[in-house]
Amino acid sequence: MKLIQVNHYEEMSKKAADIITHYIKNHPNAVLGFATGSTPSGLYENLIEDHRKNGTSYKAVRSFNLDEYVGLDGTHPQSYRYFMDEHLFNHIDILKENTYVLNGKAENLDMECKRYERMIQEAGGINIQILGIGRNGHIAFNEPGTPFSSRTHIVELAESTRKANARFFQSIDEVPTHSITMGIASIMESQKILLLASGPSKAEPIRRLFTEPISESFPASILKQHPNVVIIADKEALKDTDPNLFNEYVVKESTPIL
Ligand SMILES: N[C@@H]1[C@@H](O)[C@H](O)[C@@H](COP(=O)(O)O)O[C@@H]1O
Repeated sequence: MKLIQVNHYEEMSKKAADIITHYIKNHPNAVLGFATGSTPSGLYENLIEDHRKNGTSYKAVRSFNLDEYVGLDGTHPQSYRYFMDEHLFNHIDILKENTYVLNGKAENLDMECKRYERMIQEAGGINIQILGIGRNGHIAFNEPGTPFSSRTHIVELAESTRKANARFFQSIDEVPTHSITMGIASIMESQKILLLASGPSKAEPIRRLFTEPISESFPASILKQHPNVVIIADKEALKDTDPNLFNEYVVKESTPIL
């Protein structure tokens, strides 16, 4: 793992965008893995701004998203398809048909999981996967206890995750109980992983990432086994971690880092 320390959310978002745009310039056919949530929104704003100012093109880029709520279709404002359209896809020149988001309304969800895995394989795998981290260490919607060998699957959401995500809905009752998510093994197959963490609510999972052993009870811990992970974390996200534990991972330059 490599760690880029930044002061705040804006700096994290800008650094992440620089890494992605640098990569796309050198690999116009990149396959990107996108994430949702409040963490990557600033990254997407920066990508849009860069596209407008510098013309970085996504015409040959394909993308896969990590997860989706079961029961919400792409017209639901809290679906992750809607989020991606609104926060990124509608504002850059990526072809919509090259953006893949799991279908949470598929009639046969098991088939949908298999179809998604197949599409990722057919695309040649994901070059850079963007990740956030849940307060309990979940990645995508892989909750604590999910086998590291898991592939795309259906999950029942932890109560803590539903509570944390209730801020986007009118009330917690509206938060779906299940989601469909890339599995941990599927995520780990990405060539490169960019984990973003900002703010005090990420201080605990970031501390646990640097201090705890690799265990299925803390899903993000598996990232320590990945050969090419870059974490961009701000001061607040790092505030509870003893710098002696992460100093060895710190890198100064952000590009070309992935
Ligand atoms: N499925 C998503 C995750 O992919 C995300 O990393 C996490 C953190 O969200 P946020 O970035 O809003 O803190 O929340 C959700 O549960």
